[in-house]
Amino acid sequence: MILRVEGLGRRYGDLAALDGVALELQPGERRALIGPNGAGKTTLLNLVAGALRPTAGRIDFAGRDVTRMPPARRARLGIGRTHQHPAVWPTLSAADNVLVAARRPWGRLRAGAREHLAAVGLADQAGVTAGALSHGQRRQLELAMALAGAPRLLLLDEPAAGLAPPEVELLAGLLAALPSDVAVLLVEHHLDLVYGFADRVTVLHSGRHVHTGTVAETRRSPEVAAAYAGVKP
Ligand SMILES: Nc1ncnc2c1ncn2[C@@H]1O[C@H](COP(=O)(O)OP(=O)(O)OP(=O)(O)O)[C@@H](O)[C@H]1O
Repeated sequence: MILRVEGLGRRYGDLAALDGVALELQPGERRALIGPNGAGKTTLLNLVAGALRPTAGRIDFAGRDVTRMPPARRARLGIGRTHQHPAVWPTLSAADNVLVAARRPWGRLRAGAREHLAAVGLADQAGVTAGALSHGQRRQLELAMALAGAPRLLLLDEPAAGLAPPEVELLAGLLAALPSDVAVLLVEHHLDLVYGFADRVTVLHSGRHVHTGTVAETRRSPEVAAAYAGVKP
């Protein structure tokens, strides 16, 4: 088990953004996290990454209780992430963004940075400042930055948001090529991407867990249909 989440909750006043959610991920597992807008998906990612503190429950990563651990320590332990809005340093080159994200001595890493950029299809953009990249390329860059931290768990928050169809296809290829020993928790509304990628799918609705199953089980789940009823996924 690489990640175990138990009874996880986050309240904002009277609103339970997340309510008693349990989740377990095996090393290398590809898990998608779906649900209508406001279901609590980003809240769950932020709690696992440490950007938010839970109001209930516990998070274990690689056998350690990380519930109260600050995000930078979790990153050093091997929790990598990307954001809904790509977080890159716009004035640095793509290669330097990867170097900064790697948090290790630069000398040894310059070649490594190029490898990470090549792995996300940005080999030719190493010297381009991040601010000059397209939105899709900044998403690719953020993925390279996350990989540079040598994660054992990668949290991806809506990587297909704002991408044109050909870019989504490119992204699907990049996700399929992620290192097989890295567990991935993918939050995504693009269900074709989700169903092509995931081993298993977890569905949240109004902060609660409503379903976990294989892609085939998820497609025919009445709970999932009900969660999405009247909502365009
Ligand atoms: N800082 C906050 N203060 C108050 N309410 C919040 C805050 N952050 C999130 N919420 C609420 O918590 C609930 C869950 O939000 P969250 O962003 O986790 O949903 P989501 O499933 O990621 O949605 P989306 O698919 O639209 O990104 C929503 O009702 C949201 O309005």
